[in-house]
Amino acid sequence: MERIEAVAWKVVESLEAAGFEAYLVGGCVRDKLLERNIYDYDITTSALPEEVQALFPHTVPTGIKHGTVSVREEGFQYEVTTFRTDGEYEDGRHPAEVKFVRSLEEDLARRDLTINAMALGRDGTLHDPFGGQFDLFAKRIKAVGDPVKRFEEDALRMLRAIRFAAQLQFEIEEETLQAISEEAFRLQQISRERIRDEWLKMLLSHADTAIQLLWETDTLRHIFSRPTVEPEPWERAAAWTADAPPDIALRFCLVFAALEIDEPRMDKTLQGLKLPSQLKKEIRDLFALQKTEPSPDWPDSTWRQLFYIHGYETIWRRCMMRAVIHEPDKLPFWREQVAQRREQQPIWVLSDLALTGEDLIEHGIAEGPALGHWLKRLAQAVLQDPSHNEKTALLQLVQDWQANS
Ligand SMILES: Nc1ccn([C@@H]2O[C@H](COP(=O)(O)OP(=O)(O)OP(=O)(O)O)[C@@H](O)[C@H]2O)c(=O)n1
Repeated sequence: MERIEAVAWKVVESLEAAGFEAYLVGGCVRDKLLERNIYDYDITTSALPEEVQALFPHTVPTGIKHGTVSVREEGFQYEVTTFRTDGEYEDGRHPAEVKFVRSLEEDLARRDLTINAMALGRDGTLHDPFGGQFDLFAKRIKAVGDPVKRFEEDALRMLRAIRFAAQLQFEIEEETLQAISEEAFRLQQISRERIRDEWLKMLLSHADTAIQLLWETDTLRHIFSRPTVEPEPWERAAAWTADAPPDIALRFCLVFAALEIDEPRMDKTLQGLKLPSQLKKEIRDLFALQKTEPSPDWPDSTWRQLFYIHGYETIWRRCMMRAVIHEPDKLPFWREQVAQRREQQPIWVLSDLALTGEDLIEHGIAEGPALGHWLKRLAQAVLQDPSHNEKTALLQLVQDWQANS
């Protein structure tokens, strides 16, 4: 057993020793049954938040009003939540009113999906009042109880259902799917950050399944803030992302390309989704290269220039994009091409030159803006002919240029 799980059981044991009920619950139980990697262990308990705080030396009041205390033990952190029911979600993030309840079963009843509504006791007993294990084996995503009620409590659950269907390659049960179509409008109340997090997870999993389900239930409009009228662009987006390696910037751009989205619209979508700035930059860099179609006939110097200007990652993504759109079976060919060119790249930035500004000063070039000008010209010379990238050869070049100017 992994250490993180062994320590989780120690936390459960301490709660029990103090006279409370405690269980592992939710995603960790689901993933344990599926034999998937587990990163987060959540614990549900009859102890009230202040009782949890009194019991453990290192706690953080993560969401005390909602019954959650984070317990730190041996370098790991666990969310320990008091048995509760959910009221309506206020801003989509926290329930406006939470009622602590007495039994584990009531707590499980407020959870989103049957596969997420199981608890595991220290004695190995699986508490599964809603048939979560059965649904796991049947590969079925099903809301606990009345799906409409679950989605009213928290509309994000609709995207979670689709995300789990995509990640696990499960089917969404009919009534649950129907409820998603009917209640999709509620996603308007959900914060962009929460929608973003789900969309990123979908995009990195079987994105084609996710896009297909989002299309079917008409929930896409809430991610891309535009009406989803025709099916063809979305079918293209699904097909392309299915063939693409799981790289977020690449998959984003494939969706934009499939929808034939222009730059202002792309920008609006990125802003709307509140993506991290590094990811936004990666997407914009790749988007800007849409019209540069990689060709197996590019001369070596074109590769060198493009690597130098746009960086390795963006060029690699652009080649993947070409392969996925036009010839998915050629992906290994492009991988090989790019890897080979990368090996041969003489310089990526000015400081890769075999000579510095100081070297130039030492050889009598005046300090000031002219230095930068010479360095940039040298970089261009090296990108044309990498054999120049040697100190004496570079100095010679500058001297020749000076003599001719
Ligand atoms: N909108 C939500 C979010 C969570 N949960 C419950 O809280 C548990 C923990 O939620 P979270 O950690 O967000 O997700 P996981 O199910 O653990 O899955 P993942 O980590 O893949 O998101 C879920 O299993 C589910 O029982 C819920 O009922 N409704």
